[in-house]
Amino acid sequence: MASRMQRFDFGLGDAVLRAGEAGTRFYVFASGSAHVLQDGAVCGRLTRGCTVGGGALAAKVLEPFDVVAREHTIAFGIEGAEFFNIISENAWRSRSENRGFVERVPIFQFLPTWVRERITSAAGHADVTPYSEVVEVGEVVLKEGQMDFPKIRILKSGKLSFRRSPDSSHTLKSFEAGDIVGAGTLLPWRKGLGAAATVVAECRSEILCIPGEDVKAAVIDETVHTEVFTRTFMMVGLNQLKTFSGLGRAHKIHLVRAMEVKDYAPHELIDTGLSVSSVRYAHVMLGSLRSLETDQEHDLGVGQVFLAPELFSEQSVSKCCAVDSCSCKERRVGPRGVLRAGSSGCKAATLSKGSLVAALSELGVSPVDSLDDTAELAEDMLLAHRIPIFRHLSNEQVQLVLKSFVPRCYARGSRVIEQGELGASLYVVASGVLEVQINGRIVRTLGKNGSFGDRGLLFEEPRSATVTVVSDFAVLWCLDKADFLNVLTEDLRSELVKRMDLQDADVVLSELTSIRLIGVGGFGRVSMVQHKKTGLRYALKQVRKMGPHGKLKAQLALRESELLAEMDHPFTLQLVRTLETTRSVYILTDLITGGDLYTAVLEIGRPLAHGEAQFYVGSVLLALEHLHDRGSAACVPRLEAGERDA
Ligand SMILES: Nc1ncnc2c1ncn2[C@@H]1O[C@H](COP(=O)(O)OP(=O)(O)OP(=O)(O)O)[C@@H](O)[C@H]1O
Repeated sequence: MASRMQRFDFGLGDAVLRAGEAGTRFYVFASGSAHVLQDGAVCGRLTRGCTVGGGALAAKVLEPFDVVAREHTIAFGIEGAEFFNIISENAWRSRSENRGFVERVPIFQFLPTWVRERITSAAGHADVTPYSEVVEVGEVVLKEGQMDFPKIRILKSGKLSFRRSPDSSHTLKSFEAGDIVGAGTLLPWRKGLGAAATVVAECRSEILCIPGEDVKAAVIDETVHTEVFTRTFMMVGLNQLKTFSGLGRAHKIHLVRAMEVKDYAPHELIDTGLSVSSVRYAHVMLGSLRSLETDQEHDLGVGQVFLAPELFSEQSVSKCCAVDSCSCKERRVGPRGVLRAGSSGCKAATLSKGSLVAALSELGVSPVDSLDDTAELAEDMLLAHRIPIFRHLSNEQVQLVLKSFVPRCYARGSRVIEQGELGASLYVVASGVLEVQINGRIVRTLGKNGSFGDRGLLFEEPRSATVTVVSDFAVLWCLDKADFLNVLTEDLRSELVKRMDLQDADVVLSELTSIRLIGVGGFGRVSMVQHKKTGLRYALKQVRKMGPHGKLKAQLALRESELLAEMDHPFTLQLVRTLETTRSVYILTDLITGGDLYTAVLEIGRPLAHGEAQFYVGSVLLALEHLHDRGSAACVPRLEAGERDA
């Protein structure tokens, strides 16, 4: 671009750019200075190093500002068409990078897939060319009151802050990568209001700009636009409150969806504060809102939030929180009073107790005393869903289980249960590593999310193994038989029985009949075998100790079975036992009947449908997550011996 630029000289009072005219050039100032004027008023100053004219050219809109030289000024300029070609070419090159980035922008998750695709492929759109802008520390990105170009700016890297004025040291809010800058100016009901404060670069930052004749029309239709930006704004409100910080993004999106957005006339009563189902949360989107307490009044402006801290209880205490301030001013005041629109009316998003409870219970979280506890419960729920033996349980049942669990901490060497003793509790490993021994022989190890003791819950029989803590300490969740039986579903029972059968580590080679060969790997042969008495079928891998590299192969086979012994997940191979003779090492595992995924994909003979790919990738991820939880990266899940039958 620099090589195509020419020198232009401007004298005092010369117009560099004129508002309302089609842009002709993009300039970089080399010396001197100029004023940026909006409706005759100075709204910015350009000096050496500043650029001007690019935004309107890229967005193909008329110049929004007059730019007038204040002294003799030298600028280097490039013709509009050439400038446009260069940035389009550049945009094309960084298209895939931008695509990936836009996909990750949190607010776009409110968009339907087709709209997201339109935005991410905007580079190919005739009128829209996303481009990156780099701003240096201290540079003003958006000025208070400035009417923005019709463009979406998304912070790609660096940090920006929202301040009352460029010189003010008080930061109202910081923008991190992925945040939309000046989203307020895009809000449909704030049309014509300009930016609410000034946005300044805190360090060198890169901003992705998606311009357009009219972004709303070119990229998103009006309905989607309203929906997206309204929800984004509502999300910003929730995000500013510590109370909601424990909730995951999906939970917050759900809450946003449950909110009611309404316009209120001046002084209109929003809530009397007397009703039990009264408004627990209100976010001012336009105008102002007045909360009248017995002893004082609070006016809340745009972006500020009213929050009743005892969200679910009937106690009426209120807390006002200014969301446009970094340090939330949280005050508790007397009995909660009336909530009214301010003197010019308001638009507000509200959540009543009823909608809050309904939204959370849809997520499987029943109300507890405070949202902090609710958030904790939600987190436990998510964890509980990762525990394999609970995967058949409904949200309500998981909640029941969570309420009945007693967490206990055990030190290294503690014997949690002992072979032969009677016991009726189920244990889930929250952290730590434990060793399972039968008749003094280690049969498997257990780690996070593993469980044991289920046999005692289902059958009145002595413990079949001894379980000892081998890490520094272990935290276990203990569940009593009575509580467990409350949630025992048929699916769970058959899953547990199947697992117990597989864990019957007393199987010996002479009890197995070979049915057929399944496959040959790098180290050995795998056959389908059947237990003569129980009829159960297994896979038996035989690795010979004789022949070339026999010793090494046997060592690797033993290592493989050690790793398998640490796994306990429906999507990883379940080890039954390892057997050794003078000639071979045998690894007995459960039999996977679905075939291997690679062959399955070849057999399907076409690209996988979205749902199929989602299923396979999802299954693989769950298996990898389990390996990660167990701290193992060396074991391959059932990728090949497919999870098709899972
Ligand atoms: N538990 C099982 N259930 C069903 N089929 C299995 C099972 N284990 C292995 N197989 C089949 O047997 C084949 C050989 O398995 P094996 O574990 O010996 O080797 P591999 O995993 O293919 O390769 P490597 O020898 O490098 O580990 C596999 O490709 C798979 O199709």
